[in-house]
Formats: sequence, C-alpha cells, structure tokens
Amino acid sequence: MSARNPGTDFDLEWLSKVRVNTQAVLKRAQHIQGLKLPKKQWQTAWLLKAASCIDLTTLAGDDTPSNVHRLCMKAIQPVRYDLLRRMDMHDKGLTTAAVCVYPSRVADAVRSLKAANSCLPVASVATGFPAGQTPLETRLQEVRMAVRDGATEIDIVINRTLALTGQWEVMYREIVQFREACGDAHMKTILATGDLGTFTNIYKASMVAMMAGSDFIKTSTGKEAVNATYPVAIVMVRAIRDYFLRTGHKVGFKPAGGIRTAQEALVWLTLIKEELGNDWLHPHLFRLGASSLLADIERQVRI
Ligand SMILES: O=C[C@H](O)COP(=O)(O)O
Repeated sequence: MSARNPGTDFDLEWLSKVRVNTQAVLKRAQHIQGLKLPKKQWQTAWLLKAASCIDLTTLAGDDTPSNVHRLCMKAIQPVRYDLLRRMDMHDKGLTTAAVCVYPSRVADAVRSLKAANSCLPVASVATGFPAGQTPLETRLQEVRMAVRDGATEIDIVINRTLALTGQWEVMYREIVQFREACGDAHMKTILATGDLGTFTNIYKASMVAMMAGSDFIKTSTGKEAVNATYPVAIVMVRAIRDYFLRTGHKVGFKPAGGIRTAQEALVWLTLIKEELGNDWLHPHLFRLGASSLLADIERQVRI
C-alpha cells in the first residue's frame, strides 16, 4: 500500500459547486471502451498485471473455513505453475493483491495464509455490509473486531441514507470515525454507486470519502442491482484526480461487482491508464474486487 491519505477538513463549498455533465461522462466512457486493447503479445503481461491487482473475494452466506482456505491458496498461486513457467514468470512471486472476506471469516483467512507462510493482506468488508443499515456503534465495533482478528484492509460501506438526503457533513464524520477504528489498517470506502441516483451524488460521495481519509474509493458491494460501470468509474477517477491536484494525496480506486471476464479487466486497466496514468496501475492504488474473474484470466493466459 502507498502512503496513506490523511484526509482534509470538511469543505462544503468545494462540494456545492459540483455539477457533473452526464453526456460528457457517457461519451468519455464510450470512447474508453472503444479504444484498442493491448496487442496479443502484450495481453498476457496485462492479464498478469490484472491478476496482481485482484482482491480475491468470497462474500457468501455459506462461506466456511474450507472455502476461505481454498480462496487463500488460489490467491497465493493465482495462475497455474506450469503456465507461469512457460512464460518464465514462475519465480516472480505473482499473487493477487489481497483476499477479501466477511468479518467472521477473517481469522480463518489469517490462519490459512499464516500456515502457508504468506503475508498476503486480508481485507474485510465491514460497517453492516452491504446495506450499512445498522447502528453506528455496531458498525464501528465491526471494524475494530475485523482489525483485531488480523484484517489489514477494511472495506467500509457508506451510509446511503445520508448521501441521498444530502447530509454530507454527517457522512464525513461517520467515515472519519471508521478511519479511526481502522487504526493502521487501510480503508477502502464503498460508495454503492448503484444506489446513489446521480453522477453528481457519486462525485460528491467520492470527495467526502476522500476528505474523510479513505485510502481507496470503491464502486460497489457486488450486491446492488447495478455494480461497477465505466461511466461511474469516470466520475470517481475524475474526483480522485481533482483531490490529488488539490491536496497532493493519491487515493486508490477499486471497481467491484460483476467483473467476470479477462476482456473487462483489460478495459479497466486501460481506463486507469488513460484517466490517472501509470502511477495508478499498481496494487497500492488500483484493485479489482472480484470473486470469479480469475478463472477467465487463467483461461485466456493458457490460450
Ligand atoms: O467486493 C467485491 C465484490 O463483492 C465482488 O463481487 P462479484 O462477486 O460480483 O465479483
């Protein structure tokens, strides 16, 4: 992970000026999707880069220590050894960026990784994931417990009620408290953009999350009706760029939810390269939240 974002004071004036131009956003997203993807000879390298940026996730009601263990083993060796050997990549230490599990499964993941001598980070969703509709004290306690169990990254969800009713300062104060509860664990803030209604709300929520000290902003929980989309990403990465220009702090970006194919992973990498530049094309500033993307990446690498 990179240097942390310390956040800023809440600045209402900054937010009130914001009006996102919907047509311009849609046009830019379409342009990015139309760009030529890396040529065949570079695609494998790009796909391995994508694999290294995955937060390999399981967030299911029937998660058990055994499937969390299998997830951890896959995260340590995301692409088959013989395939990596063929590419002379077998000794480069390729892993995913992290594993991501529910708070109750953090201890299982930490145990499995430790037993395998791996220091891969364990991320945990918290704060009443996915809806965030539990009392603030419960949400804070959940963060503290996940950290206590060994999570070094916490994916919090914002309180959508506050965003939809324009209570930005209250939302800011909640996120500041989550950041405190995280301690040294890095905080990714999930906006659940599919619930936020407008691009302007998405920009404002991104900015509030960064002002409150988020290390990453993340699109979705994977449980909304609409999850990671390219237009939403354009709005969020522009907010990241504006925040960087104003404060000098680089905040990471994590699209998540419904990302299943190697082709989509390539578009996501292209979008980041075009909008934020190469600095962001590393796991400390870019993650793909996905439960089933890796299988297609491995398939494409094999071809
Ligand atoms: O944060 C990660 C998402 O919950 C994963 O969503 P997915 O299962 O659609 O890949």
